[in-house]
Amino acid sequence: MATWQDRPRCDEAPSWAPLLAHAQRAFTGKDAFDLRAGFAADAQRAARFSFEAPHVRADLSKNLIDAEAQRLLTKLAHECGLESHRDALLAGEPINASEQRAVTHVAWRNWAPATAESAPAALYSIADWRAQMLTLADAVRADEAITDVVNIGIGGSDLGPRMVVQALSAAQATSGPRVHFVANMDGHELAALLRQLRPEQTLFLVASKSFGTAETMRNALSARAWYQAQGGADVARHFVALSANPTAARAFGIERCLGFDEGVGGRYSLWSSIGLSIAIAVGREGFEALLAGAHAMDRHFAETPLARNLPVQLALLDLWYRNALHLASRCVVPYLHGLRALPAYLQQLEMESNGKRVDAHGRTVPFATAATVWGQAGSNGQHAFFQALHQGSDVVPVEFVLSATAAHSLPEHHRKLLANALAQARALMMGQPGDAPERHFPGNRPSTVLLLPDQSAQSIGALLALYEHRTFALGSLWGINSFDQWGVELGKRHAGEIENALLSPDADACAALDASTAALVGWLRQG
Ligand SMILES: O=P(O)(O)OC[C@H]1O[C@H](O)[C@H](O)[C@@H](O)[C@@H]1O
Repeated sequence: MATWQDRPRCDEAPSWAPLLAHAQRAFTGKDAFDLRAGFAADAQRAARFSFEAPHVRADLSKNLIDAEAQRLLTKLAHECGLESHRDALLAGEPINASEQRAVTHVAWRNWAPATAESAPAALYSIADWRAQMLTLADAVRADEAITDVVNIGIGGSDLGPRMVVQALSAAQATSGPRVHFVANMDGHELAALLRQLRPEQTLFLVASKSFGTAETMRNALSARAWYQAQGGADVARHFVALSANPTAARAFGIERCLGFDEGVGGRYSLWSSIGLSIAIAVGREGFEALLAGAHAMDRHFAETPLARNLPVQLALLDLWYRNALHLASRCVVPYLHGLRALPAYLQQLEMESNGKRVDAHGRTVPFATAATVWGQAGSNGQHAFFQALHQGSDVVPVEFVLSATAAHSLPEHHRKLLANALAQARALMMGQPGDAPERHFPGNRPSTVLLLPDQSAQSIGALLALYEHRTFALGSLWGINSFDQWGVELGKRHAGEIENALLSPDADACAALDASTAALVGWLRQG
């Protein structure tokens, strides 16, 4: 069995060639696998491809996959040493090699490393950091003078907390202050919000792991300038930093900083102090329930054999579609208004984690990596892009995310919503012969259903941990380090150079730019 350091990449494993050969033989050409025939031939198909994990049931049976593909994929995962890599992640070993550090987001949901010696020192501070965060959340919720909380952050310091607050406030009446989010460098977002706020009633949370991200620093400076211009005189009370870099937060002028360790990647950080906005919105119990749901999924990932392990089986399906059937995108449709931000959250989680063309050893990989993830809430999407899903020229696997129950008191809505989701999945698969070509639905189009029992904090926590582990497992099979993101750096460097060119009255300021960028800067200077 390969150790996590020297495990083979998927294309080096013995089952890789048979897997691709099986795809070629059974899933292409005129006798290619057909879902309708697959169900007709196998009475057990729905059960065979259904999985149970904490708070999530998954029906993978309407996917373009058969028992042999599933067998080869699971064998491939064993051959690639996925279990030892997973165990290294959970033990707090330094698996993020390019940044020479452990990956600690699981420890933030009470995962205790197997051996104390293998745990990085940061793990022992987590309980303290969390206690501070929950105490502050309690205090803010109890403080009647604070009516509005604004989380200023971007990327992982925005998407996860924003989505969870939306999801949990859609499902339960919250009693704390209103919680807002500002991410964009575009001043319209902040300016529109500030118009609704009163400085003495507002608490700003400046959320940034690095405390150096351009958008967040710009928004925080403008928020502070607004606060002071409105007569606010107590920056120390009205601004809190959430950061792994408290020195930079203090240098910025924010004394109160809730910390966390560098091992928490930005897109994995909602469980850490970055989640303060969530704890303020749903309270201590709600936040702890979120962690408990994620922890239950962590246990499932750690303990369930690969053949029944839901994050692993989803990752294998992703690999099958991307590398064996060459499908370039996946559509995610949450039939949950509260989870309408899920596609945007997954774009960062999956495409920033696995959108890489070299493996962890620096070798260019000879296969495709992260698919494009896209989508929007159902049923809205039915009236937009579902036309292309049913009749377009590309086959796009669709992921339906549903909740069995709703927290509102409009039962007819929920029944119709669920019926629509199941109807779309069924229609994609069944298709329909048309009396005219434009009325013909080819069918045999794949989909997955992920079903939550409810929209509780536990269920949302479990769902997000499921996606995190799926992303890690897929990156692991591809031999990729899913925890760095060097690809975002180059654009940031150019932005500084171009801002200088925009500012400078001197024509030479564009001399170092390419002709297209220089011309665009010229137009912008003219207004
Ligand atoms: O939390 P911060 O340090 O401000 O980073 C915010 C975001 O920006 C970076 O450029 C990365 O691409 C993201 O992974 C990160 O979540």
